[in-house]
Amino acid sequence: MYIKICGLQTVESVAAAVEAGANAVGFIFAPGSPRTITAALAATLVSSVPEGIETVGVFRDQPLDEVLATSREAELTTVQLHGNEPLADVTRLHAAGFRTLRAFSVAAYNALNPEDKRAWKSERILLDAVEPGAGETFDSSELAQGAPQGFWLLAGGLNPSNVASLVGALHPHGVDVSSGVESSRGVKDSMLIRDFIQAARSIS
Ligand SMILES: O=C(O)c1ccccc1NCC(=O)[C@H](O)[C@H](O)COP(=O)(O)O
Repeated sequence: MYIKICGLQTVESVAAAVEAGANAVGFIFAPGSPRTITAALAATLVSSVPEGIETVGVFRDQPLDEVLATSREAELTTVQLHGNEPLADVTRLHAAGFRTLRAFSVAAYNALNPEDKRAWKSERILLDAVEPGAGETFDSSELAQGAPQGFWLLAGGLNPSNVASLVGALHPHGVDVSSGVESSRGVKDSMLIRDFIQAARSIS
């Protein structure tokens, strides 16, 4: 079970995620979020992350040159695209040496035609609610058309109480959380991070 803890802003919350066994820590660069941080702060946080744990920058419909510049400055391993970015952007990021995650709302993923679904098949996909980072769950019956065939992460309103049952029902390769490990919007809680990771791993 691959676990990403997203929207981190402090050395303490990064340490809590790393010590609890997260596979990836995420930093928000999309503007307008209470979790948005600068590349300079991200670089400081990334420097505290041991090798082998992915450091993920989250962007939404930002120019690719800006995504690349920020990701290089922060020394990220991975770029998560959370808007309407085309596969060509993912290909350019791979060519620049970054791993990627491409987020879709379940509705947007379902709306892809079979050819597009095949094209995305070899990429790592994150399925989320419509409004990212809002702690909203999506109706899992929306996945009736089928989950992605390759590696995919479940996100959207996960928390320590619901993650095990949703993983048991939907069988993602991993999970991603932000609001569900916060004591108030944008403020991470180390205890909730530990509880979440323990619960997510309890059935895997
Ligand atoms: O977290 C944000 O504020 C955010 C803003 C803009 C684009 C993406 C954002 N978050 C992306 C994530 O990967 C979240 O962890 C994911 O949407 C799940 O969030 P939540 O439902 O709050 O657990």
